[in-house]
Amino acid sequence: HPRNLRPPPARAKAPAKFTHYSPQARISTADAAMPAAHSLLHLAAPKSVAPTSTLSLAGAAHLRLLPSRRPQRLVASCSSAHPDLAAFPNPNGLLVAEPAAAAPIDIDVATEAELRENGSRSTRRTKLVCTVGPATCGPSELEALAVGGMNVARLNMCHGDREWHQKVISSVRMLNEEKGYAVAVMMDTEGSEIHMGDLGGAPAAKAEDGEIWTFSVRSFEAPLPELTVHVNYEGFAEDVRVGDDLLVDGGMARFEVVEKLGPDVKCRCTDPGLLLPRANLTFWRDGSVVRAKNAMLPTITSKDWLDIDFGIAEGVDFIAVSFVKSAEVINHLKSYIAARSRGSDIAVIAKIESIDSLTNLEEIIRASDGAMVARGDLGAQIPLEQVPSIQQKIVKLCRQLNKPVIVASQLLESMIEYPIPTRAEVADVSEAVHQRADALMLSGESAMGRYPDKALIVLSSVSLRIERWWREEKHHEPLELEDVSSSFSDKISEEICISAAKMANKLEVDAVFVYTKGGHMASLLSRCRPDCPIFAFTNSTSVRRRLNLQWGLIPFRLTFSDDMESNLNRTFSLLKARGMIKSGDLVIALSDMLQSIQVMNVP
Ligand SMILES: Nc1ncnc2c1ncn2[C@@H]1O[C@H](COP(=O)(O)OP(=O)(O)O)[C@@H](O)[C@H]1O
Ligand SMILES: C=C(OP(=O)(O)O)C(=O)O
Ligand SMILES: [K+]
Ligand SMILES: [Mg+2]
Repeated sequence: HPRNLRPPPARAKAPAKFTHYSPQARISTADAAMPAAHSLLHLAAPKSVAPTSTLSLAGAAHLRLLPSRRPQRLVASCSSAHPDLAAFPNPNGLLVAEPAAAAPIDIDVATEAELRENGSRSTRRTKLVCTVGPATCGPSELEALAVGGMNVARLNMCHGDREWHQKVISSVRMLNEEKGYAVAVMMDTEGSEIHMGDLGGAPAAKAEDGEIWTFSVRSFEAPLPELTVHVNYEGFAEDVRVGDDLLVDGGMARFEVVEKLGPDVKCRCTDPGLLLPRANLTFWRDGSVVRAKNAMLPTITSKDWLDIDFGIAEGVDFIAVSFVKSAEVINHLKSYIAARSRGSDIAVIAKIESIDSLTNLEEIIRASDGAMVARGDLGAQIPLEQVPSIQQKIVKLCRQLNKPVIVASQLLESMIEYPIPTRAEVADVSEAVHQRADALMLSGESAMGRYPDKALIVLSSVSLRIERWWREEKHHEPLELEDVSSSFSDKISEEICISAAKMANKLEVDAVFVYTKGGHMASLLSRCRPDCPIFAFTNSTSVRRRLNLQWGLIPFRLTFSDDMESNLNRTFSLLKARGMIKSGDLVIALSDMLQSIQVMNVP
């Protein structure tokens, strides 16, 4: 591990050549302490090396210089084939600094390691979203999640202030820029959820059977009067009626409304339980959730608009909108973003969690760039036994409409406290993978649980296992996908992707390559859920990050031309040099410039 590479004795400026003197110097990718993909080389070197240089070590290894806070140090990452780096070729070799050229191809380092270790056909197809919270907001915890396969980091604006979220976004960006990950960022709005106050600073309160509690819209100074909680929604006392059921956190504790006294609502505890700060409140009448004035609360509040401005300024990749009720709000947000973010397209994800969204489902999903089955709040708004069939319906609909879909909440809830999941949780994760959802999400498990990394490993290994089972058992569903194209040209792309996916399965190819400018052709391919992974090459880093959410796509940043022959030759040699494909692999190549299908063996 080459921390011991030393600069030559007092050599002057350029040409920046350095002899190093340590005979043991090795650039080892077999360093047990560090995964191969991010061995960092700490090179002490004079300032004559421009920070944008590319270094090469005796022609065998190419290193990319990375920003370093310590002026006396150069930090570089390997950007050429790791197999060549097994041993440094010559203990007195030359370290040559050349003026920089951008890396010819970029791929997330964790995905690259997976490709090299498992081979392309065994890479994970289901994408993983992790909610970042107090348990995972530090740079090293975030890196552990990136190593574990986090594709998207989610920030829940219900919690933490903007300064906290800004720090997390910077840390994710540092990981991407300095260490070669490609983690996308999703901001999730707070919305106008009805919830309790923060219990005057107490960590929790216990409600016992039969106790009479006061739920009040009045504000209180801490400490709160006994058996009293504040409710954040002004119209609460008007909306509820005596006899209504009041559910805390979807039923973790339950009360019955017994009396209304102006701003105070007296309730008897009927299911004892723990009340947590800012716990969600819903009220039910005759077996369904009550929609009174509360149904008029805005989906995007003034606080949310400020958060959205913050998200646009920070360049987040996705904005997930809580409690969407109609397509209008999505259209409104999309035009707001388009007017403000100058081309850096942010994808808008509709969270399906409000009872009203269920009646406008198709319209909402059509308007959005993706959807989330937000089972937490959904399960508090409709009877729980209806959630599984609605999940399946949303996943199917998203696939038909070619929108990525995330299955979220309580996938591994018990792992907030325990190092292994329950069998039932594993079955739930399997079901979501089996439904071929694009992505799975961790909430409390990664935000504040004791075992965030282990939870991510469970999602990843269950996904891999179920995906393999699916392929082995040949559960190919007949591809009865409805037409999604809006123009004849789109229709051609769609048919090409459907045919390419069929061919990929029948010929058992190792990968489908797709050269795509805006990502549309890549998502059309992903929609077909072929047996092999889809290598999606795009010029744009923001498109590349957004493709992170879609099933089976391995996004690469690559500058390519309209000449497919030269694109392919270049890609083959770049990927071969890095051990991601090998001679003889069978590949299908598509491009959205040519609308053609080519089948070939890697030379
Ligand atoms: N940014 C944050 N700061 C503090 N705690 C957080 C943060 N994000 C999430 N959490 C914690 O993780 C839990 C689960 O996250 P999530 O499911 O996103 O939120 P919620 O439970 O409010 O719907 C939250 O209830 C909260 O305790
Ligand atoms: C993902 C969800 O939203 P949040 O965590 O913001 O409540 C949910 O309700 O399931
Ligand atoms: K939220
Ligand atoms: Mg929710």
